[in-house]
Amino acid sequence: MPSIHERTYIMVKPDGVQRGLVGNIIDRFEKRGFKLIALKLVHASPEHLQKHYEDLKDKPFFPGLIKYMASGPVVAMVWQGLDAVKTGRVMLGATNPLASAPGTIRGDFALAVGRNICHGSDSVDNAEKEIKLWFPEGIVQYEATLASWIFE
Ligand SMILES: Nc1ncnc2c1ncn2[C@@H]1O[C@H](COP(=O)(O)OP(=O)(O)OP(=O)(O)O)[C@@H](O)[C@H]1O
Repeated sequence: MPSIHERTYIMVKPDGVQRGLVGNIIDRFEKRGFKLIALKLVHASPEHLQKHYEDLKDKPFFPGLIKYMASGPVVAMVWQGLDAVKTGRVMLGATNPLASAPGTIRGDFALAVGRNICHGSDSVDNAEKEIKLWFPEGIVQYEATLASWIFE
């Protein structure tokens, strides 16, 4: 049974920031009913990004991925709500935008796997790891007054 308290780490990558897609991406998560519990604009160092993507360090595209992710600021966010990790990934679309359905973020805005606009955690465990990595200062606690209109 998915939890309404599940949290996911969502990040607008440098291409999404440069292309002015931050507002649209936030809007989709807000309108879907997720609660924003952390948000910041950060120009991450290659070392920090290597930690974020450490599972991919042996992939041939790893150096290019780190260069792309360090090329400008990203918007780091934590969203909370029912089945946030899986639903967040569905909203992002497939890793390769050419395989992403229209209506998803990548399916609406991207064409190339190396410029795919956004990141979303792929498991609850990884979400918690990524939240610690990007928000060591912790997240904001507050009551979302709309909750009873979104959840039974
Ligand atoms: N073949 C590739 N060529 C170039 N970049 C790639 C390739 N495969 C993956 N990437 C980049 O590495 C990122 C991480 O790949 P991963 O396989 O973890 O996909 P993902 O979990 O959908 O993406 P993300 O972790 O960014 O949400 C991709 O989002 C993409 O930016």
